[in-house]
Amino acid sequence: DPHTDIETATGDDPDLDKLEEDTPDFSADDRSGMDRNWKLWVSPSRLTGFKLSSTTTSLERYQQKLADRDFAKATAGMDDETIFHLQPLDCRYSGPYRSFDGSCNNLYHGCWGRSDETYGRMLSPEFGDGLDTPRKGRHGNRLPNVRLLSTLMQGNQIQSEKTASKYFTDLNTHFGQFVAHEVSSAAPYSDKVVQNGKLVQVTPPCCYTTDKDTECNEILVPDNDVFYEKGHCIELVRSKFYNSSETACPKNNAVPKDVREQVNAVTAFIDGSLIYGSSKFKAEPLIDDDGTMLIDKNSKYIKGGLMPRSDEDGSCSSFYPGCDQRCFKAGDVRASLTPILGALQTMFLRQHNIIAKAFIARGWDKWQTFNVSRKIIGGMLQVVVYKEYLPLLLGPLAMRRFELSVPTPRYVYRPSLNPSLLNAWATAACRVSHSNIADKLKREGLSLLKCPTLAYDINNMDTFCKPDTDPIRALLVGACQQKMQDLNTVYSLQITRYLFSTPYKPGKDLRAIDYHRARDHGIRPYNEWRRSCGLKPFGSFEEMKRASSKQYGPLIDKLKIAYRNDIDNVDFGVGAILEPLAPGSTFGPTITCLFGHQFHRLKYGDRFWFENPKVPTAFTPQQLSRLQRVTLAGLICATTDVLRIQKNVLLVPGPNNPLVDCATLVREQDLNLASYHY
Ligand code: HEM
Repeated sequence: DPHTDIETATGDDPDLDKLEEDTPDFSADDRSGMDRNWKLWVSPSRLTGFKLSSTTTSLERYQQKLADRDFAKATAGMDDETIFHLQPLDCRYSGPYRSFDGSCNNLYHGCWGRSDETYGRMLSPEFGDGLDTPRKGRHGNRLPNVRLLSTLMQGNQIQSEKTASKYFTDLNTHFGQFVAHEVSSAAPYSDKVVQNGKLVQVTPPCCYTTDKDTECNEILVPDNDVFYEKGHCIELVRSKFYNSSETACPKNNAVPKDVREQVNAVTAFIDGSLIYGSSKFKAEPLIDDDGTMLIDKNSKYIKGGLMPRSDEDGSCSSFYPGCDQRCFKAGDVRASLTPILGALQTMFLRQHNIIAKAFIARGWDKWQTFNVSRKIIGGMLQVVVYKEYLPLLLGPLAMRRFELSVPTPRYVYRPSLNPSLLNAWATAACRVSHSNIADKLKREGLSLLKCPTLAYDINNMDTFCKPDTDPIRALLVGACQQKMQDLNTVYSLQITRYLFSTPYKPGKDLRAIDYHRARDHGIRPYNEWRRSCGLKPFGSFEEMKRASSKQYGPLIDKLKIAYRNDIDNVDFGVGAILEPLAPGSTFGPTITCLFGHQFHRLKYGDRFWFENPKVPTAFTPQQLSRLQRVTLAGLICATTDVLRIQKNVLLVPGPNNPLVDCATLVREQDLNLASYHY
């Protein structure tokens, strides 16, 4: 039944909240009563200390599964990381800090929110064959080609100053992407093959081949396309899906056994996983011997340094001669996708190191320094997301309705909520923000005319090639000086024609890919999401037209033809972006609703939420009040040598948002690190 009660589809466990009431409060300033074991300073990948009194642990759930197979035989030839995923999770001895992979955040369901596990769902999936193939469309009506839809949506409009936002800066766009990467990464399907004697993962080619992999999902461009040549094909494979021989965890949804579920390669929690990595295998090589995060040795002359480079990922380039063209080595594989994304990653990494150095000066050892610094960074991230970013994005009504505001009057963690990331949010709702992307990334002190196009900047490392001045500052301040593009049907051609282009081949269309990806993941059509958000589904395209803003009338007429007049087939991304904005929100009501549910879960389903007093390492009330003063402007000031910046960097400067002195801002946002003693 598509209209399953939301709480059932996501695999929540309603009985657990009662248990939480008995958990002691650890937020008192006096920690003398704290169990000595909690003070053990070890890597978060070692389980230690905390003893759960309840017997309902995930261990018992998975032990049977493992007992049922011959472990040595089942794991023969597997790499360490995969074998690690097959170990049973015993949360009775989980540590006082977040694990790297998010396991045992929920002590009763240790798998919830962990990396490499399935996405959660609010509505059961709709696959073409009911189990596995991409969504096909109902009533025998085939769905329109996604590239056709993308060109219909664009019409003959192009981006300009007129389509730019009046209020928001471009930092809003890129911080949005940063947050998206913090919580979600659907890896593409890849095949293990031996190349030059080494086992490597490769994505199979799909276009122009007769021997196609079954996981191929390429986009065939219709003839008479406005841009691509006749017969053009856009490479795409389906997303990696759940395989019970790779994990001891069950799926996060109550779906029948053979139904395909996609896997989230990163932890769902807002925990800084894109800085630190979503497994101990990724995290530990990023940490230096003193508990700071490693920086590139060659960048030490720049204040705060740059991120180290990766020897593994070959997707980056550089067009300048003599430049290191390797991608950044960071907690997230996408850290070099755009230079500004790399800059945001670097900003948090530098902030980690600033905090860590204060602890090192007090004689703390590696893991004490690392654990407490990481905990503070995770808290800062939650503060800027919920206090600065979401209120502007969703508006006061949604903030109230979904109880997202920070500080929270009385925060109560809810172990009943499955925090696993919602497939529809990551695959459809959040991606409409691709509409916010501008043609260029502005750099401080460089006119927009002189800045490269976005397509040039993508995966390109030129910006970081032996710079004289700090490129992180230039990028962050530049984003605060440029306007964001408003959310609408006008996308930058940089991403709908030139994404990943080279001088020799045209690029991809990200909007077409987004629609295709949603079908790949079995995301239900738009009307069903309206219904589950308490809105009336549209009975016809005419009804949709009446409810939409006037400018979209001619477009909706075209969509009606493309969808063969079947309103129930309209893809989420197509319909939801046409809605008039919900009061106070930058999105229509359906997208606002999905953001609300998603961020509600990430707040109340996270045991290590920064305001939760019931974890052994809880912040004290005094530490909390300091932490809540942190802003993005303060972070930019603290981590670069910029002197003045607008107070709210997500909004353009003006009389209500004046430029302020960085020295003052940094002083006001002092965390009083001396108050941290465990
Ligand atoms: C700045 C330039 C950006 C580029 C070049 C870019 C590019 C991409 C690409 C190539 C994908 C994967 C598409 C696929 O194969 O399915 C993707 C996914 C995604 N993007 Fe973007 N994006 C950008 C900005 C943003 C922004 C601003 C947001 C949100 C505010 C965002 C949110 C997402 C989300 C949620 C996904 C899905 C992630 C996942 O679950 O794997 N992106 N983007």
